[in-house]
Amino acid sequence: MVAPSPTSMMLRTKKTKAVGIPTIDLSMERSQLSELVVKACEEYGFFKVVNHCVPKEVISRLEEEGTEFFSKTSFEKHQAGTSTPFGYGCKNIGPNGDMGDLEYLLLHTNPNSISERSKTIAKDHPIKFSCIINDYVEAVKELTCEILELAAEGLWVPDKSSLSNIIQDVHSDSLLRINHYPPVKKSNDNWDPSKLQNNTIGFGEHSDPQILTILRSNNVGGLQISTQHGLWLPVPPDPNEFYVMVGDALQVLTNGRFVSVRHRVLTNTTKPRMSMMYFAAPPLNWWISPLSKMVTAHNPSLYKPFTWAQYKQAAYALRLGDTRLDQFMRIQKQEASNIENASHST
Ligand SMILES: C=C1C[C@]23C[C@@]1(O)CC[C@H]2[C@@]12CCC[C@@](C)(C(=O)O1)[C@H]2[C@@H]3C(=O)O
Ligand SMILES: O=C(O)CCC(=O)C(=O)O
Ligand SMILES: [Fe+2]
Repeated sequence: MVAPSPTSMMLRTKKTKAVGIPTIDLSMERSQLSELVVKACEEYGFFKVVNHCVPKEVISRLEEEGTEFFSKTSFEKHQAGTSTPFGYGCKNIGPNGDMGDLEYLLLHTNPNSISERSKTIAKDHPIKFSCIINDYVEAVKELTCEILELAAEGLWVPDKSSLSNIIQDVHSDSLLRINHYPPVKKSNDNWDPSKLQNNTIGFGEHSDPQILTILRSNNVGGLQISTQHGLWLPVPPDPNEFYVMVGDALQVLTNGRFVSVRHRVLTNTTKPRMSMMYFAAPPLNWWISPLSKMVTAHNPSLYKPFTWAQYKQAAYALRLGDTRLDQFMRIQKQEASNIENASHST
């Protein structure tokens, strides 16, 4: 019998649905919702939410600020301060030589930090700028907590706030990033249309280290997620809705039941992409280890406990695409495969 090729399988409507990105309608009934959230976090570590409670104006005001900032001259943008750790970055991602075809603003979500940064980012209207950022952060934090509570309910964790409490702490290390991917340039004299076919790496493949990432973009695509089978799925842009990504810390908290999603951005359009990510994180001194409900005799803890500061330090010592969780596994991957091989040979 000839097995169907992946392409022919994907052409069938039902199979196409099976590989589609889950969409979760937050207006649905709660018990059904919590099941869907768990399923999406297990299968993809990624889903879209619709009917969320973030007001449209909160989103559009941040988008306007982003557009205004990125349209400044390179000199003015650099005056916002370099992105090490917070401020304006151009092409360089992180401290270890990673590059992408983008520029960005990276901010800590602590209101004092936002107020300080606003003085250099939006010199002529710092108070307005801080208010817009704070309003956005508050609204997406609420959405994040709602999703984390649904996840806890769906996992039958006795305290449904056990995940949302982690990011609600006043000392939370959550970040906000606004990415701007320039369009492919068309110069009048020697514009090469074939360039449009070549994808440029906007942001290389990686997983986010935090608990959950809440992503919103303008109407320009480019984001792709990797399925657990290694297939890259393009994510259709939707300016009115949010995408949710499971980060490494949530993978640990659920003892590997949820997977942190690997994703990347490839750009090839004539329009600029702008995206805004809220990275929901614990306080630096917070210990991260699987929730007790997720550990049983048959399902022992896969990870050694670590603080968020230790994990961040490890992440920042590595390259963007590295898998950082390996060094926090109780049994290293190699050891596990040795045990597996030994059990087969006896
Ligand atoms: C290369 C890097 C950039 C990054 C820090 C790191 O060393 C590895 C993780 C990267 C990432 C991905 C998600 C958002 C981000 C702010 C984070 O916390 O981890 C970035 C870091 C960055 O851009 O500085
Ligand atoms: O810009 C995007 O759409 C995604 C960027 C991203 O993955 C990140 O900043 O961690
Ligand atoms: Fe990311």
